Amino acid sequence: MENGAVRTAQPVIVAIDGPSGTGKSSTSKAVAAQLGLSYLDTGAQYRAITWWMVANGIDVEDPSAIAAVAGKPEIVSGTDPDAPTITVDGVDVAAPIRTQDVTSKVSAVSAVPEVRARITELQRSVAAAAGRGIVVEGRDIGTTVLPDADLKIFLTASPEARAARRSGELKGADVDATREALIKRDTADSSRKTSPLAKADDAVEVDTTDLTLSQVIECVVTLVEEKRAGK
Ligand SMILES: Nc1ncnc2c1ncn2[C@@H]1O[C@H](COP(=O)(O)OP(=O)(O)OP(=O)(O)O)[C@@H](O)[C@H]1O
Ligand SMILES: Nc1ccn([C@@H]2O[C@H](COP(=O)(O)O)[C@@H](O)[C@H]2O)c(=O)n1
Repeated sequence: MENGAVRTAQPVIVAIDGPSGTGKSSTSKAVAAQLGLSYLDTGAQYRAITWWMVANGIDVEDPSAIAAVAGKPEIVSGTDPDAPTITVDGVDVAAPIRTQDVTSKVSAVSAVPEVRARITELQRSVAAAAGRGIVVEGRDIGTTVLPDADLKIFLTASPEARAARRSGELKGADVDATREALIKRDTADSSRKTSPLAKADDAVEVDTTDLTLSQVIECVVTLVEEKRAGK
């Protein structure tokens, strides 16, 4: 480099999409922490707005009722990969958004176009504010939210592997029931009209079925480094 100039890393935008339980959150957090990037869990935002709908007595089977109030809750995401946060109207909802009740309702709420428009705008503003770059994970990041992302990854894994991972997490939950619930949510997310779960044409697909989490993280870190090096 001429005149002893120091080259600083350019901000990099990484989009990681895929079905439930493929390892998006675990991988994205670790990759962001390792590379000094911000991290955004977009599923947590859809869970947060779903939690708000339930808490305010909105019928989640009524898209027009949801659409009418979609602009009301103020959702704020903290993007430190070592300590991500999520609040709704100033209330910490990190725990309640992970309940079975919210999980079973989130696909219906996230299918409403007015909800998607609101949350997509929020996601773009978070990504634009991330000075050192960001890893954003979800279902439609590479296709809709950040179509110009520097790197797009689509994680997959067999339903059996994903159910086994989730059952382990839920301490002994029935693997077959967990598998069916994952498939049901993926089917709803893939078949909605607005911005469905889908692989972007230019995404790199990584099948994690037979990979450890460390191997997936290493693979994605390498892909980001190659992208930064212009390979
Ligand atoms: N390659 C892997 N091998 C084994 N376990 C894994 C692997 N990747 C992730 N896991 C585990 O699987 C579980 C689900 O992972 P994670 O929450 O990251 O998936 P996700 O794609 O973000 O899921 P969701 O979309 O439902 O939020 C976690 O317990 C995680 O530790
Ligand atoms: N970009 C996204 C991200 C998530 N969703 C919806 O939220 C649900 C919960 O996501 P998790 O990653 O926390 O499991 C998911 O099932 C989708 O309905 C979305 O639509 N778009």
